[in-house]
Amino acid sequence: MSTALQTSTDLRIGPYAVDPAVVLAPMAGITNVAFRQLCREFGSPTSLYVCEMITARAIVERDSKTMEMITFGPDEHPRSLQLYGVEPASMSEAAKIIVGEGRADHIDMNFGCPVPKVTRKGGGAALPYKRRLFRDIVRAAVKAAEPAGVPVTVKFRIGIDDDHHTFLDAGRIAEDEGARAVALHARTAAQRYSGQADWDAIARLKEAVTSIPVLGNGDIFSAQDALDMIAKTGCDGVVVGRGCLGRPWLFGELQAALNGEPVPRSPELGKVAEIIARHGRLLAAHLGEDKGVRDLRKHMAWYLKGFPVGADLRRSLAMVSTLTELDDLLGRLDPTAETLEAEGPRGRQGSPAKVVLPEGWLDDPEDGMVPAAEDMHSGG
Ligand SMILES: Cc1cc2nc3c(=O)[nH]c(=O)nc-3n(C[C@H](O)[C@H](O)[C@H](O)COP(=O)(O)O)c2cc1C
Repeated sequence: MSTALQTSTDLRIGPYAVDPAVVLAPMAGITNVAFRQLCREFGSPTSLYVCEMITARAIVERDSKTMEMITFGPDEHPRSLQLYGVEPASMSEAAKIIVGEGRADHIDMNFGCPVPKVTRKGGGAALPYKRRLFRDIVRAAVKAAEPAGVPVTVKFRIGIDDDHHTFLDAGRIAEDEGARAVALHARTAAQRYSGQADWDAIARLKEAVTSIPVLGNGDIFSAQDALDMIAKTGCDGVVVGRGCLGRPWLFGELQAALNGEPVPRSPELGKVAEIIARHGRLLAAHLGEDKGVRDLRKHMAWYLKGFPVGADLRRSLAMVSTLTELDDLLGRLDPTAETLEAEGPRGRQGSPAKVVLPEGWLDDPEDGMVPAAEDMHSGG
């Protein structure tokens, strides 16, 4: 049993006992069915691997591309789906469609997106500032999903900026409304991905929210980071985003550390090449070879980061078109080369930016005005 599970708050999802100690963060454009399977092959089968975010309105409108994104592997359980919505009615309807059609076992709600296109309309990380609206949306999702045995969890940031923190209210409201866990990305929207995550906020949320698991998110790049976050904050689990980009084996390292076992050494380039080939095949199986190999391209720089690979070969791999070509190029890598960077990409540098909000948004934290629109295609 993992150390993090020795809390009073483990998470059950339908018939599945879930160990919330390690969670793959939802990442738009990344955590599709192939990437989730790859991470699961390294990590624990009882961890939670969350899919790419899906927009509630697009489900309600039965947008065909969106419906296709709701794809899970035949043995993938629990099927964990993240929803983005800005008003209770469409959130409720989308949740009803998902549970009514048996399309997922778990719904996570995304209130963390900081991009101006989204916050400008009061969505994403801007939304929890409007306490009543936030409560209504969470309530709508829980009411639609819980009776069918589909638990709802809620993910949010610290707040809009340093003057407008919302996470403690958001956590208490989510708990009150029947969410089964909350996850805090310990940055403000103004920070986007810059600077360091503020793990003290996770500790404060853990003190405020006592009846459901509190998951910490932000800057887990190594097994030691996970142990440190759990020790410093008392959180019930860690949610891992950028740290596993090009490093799906991080889930094995995290599990070993949490089990108190020796953490495996980071793989040499030969092993990484095998993992890239496996990732390519999983993508091809799910998306078709052309689309799948194209999708793999974006992962290439992450996989090769820190390894001594010539510029030409690196470029060819980033433009690979077929599985045969992939195998040929991977065969040219030096299998014994070691990475100079034992850890994944650390947070981007940069300073907080002003968050673009609807006119008058900050005037009244209670007012439940519904944001204008729900178009959103990038993540949190
Ligand atoms: C490429 C990318 C896409 C993301 N997409 C989503 C998303 O769809 N939903 C969401 O809640 N968060 C999304 N996030 C935020 C992550 O889930 C996570 O909160 C954030 O990266 C902080 O964790 P980390 O420090 O471990 O990366 C995304 C992050 C990245 C880097």
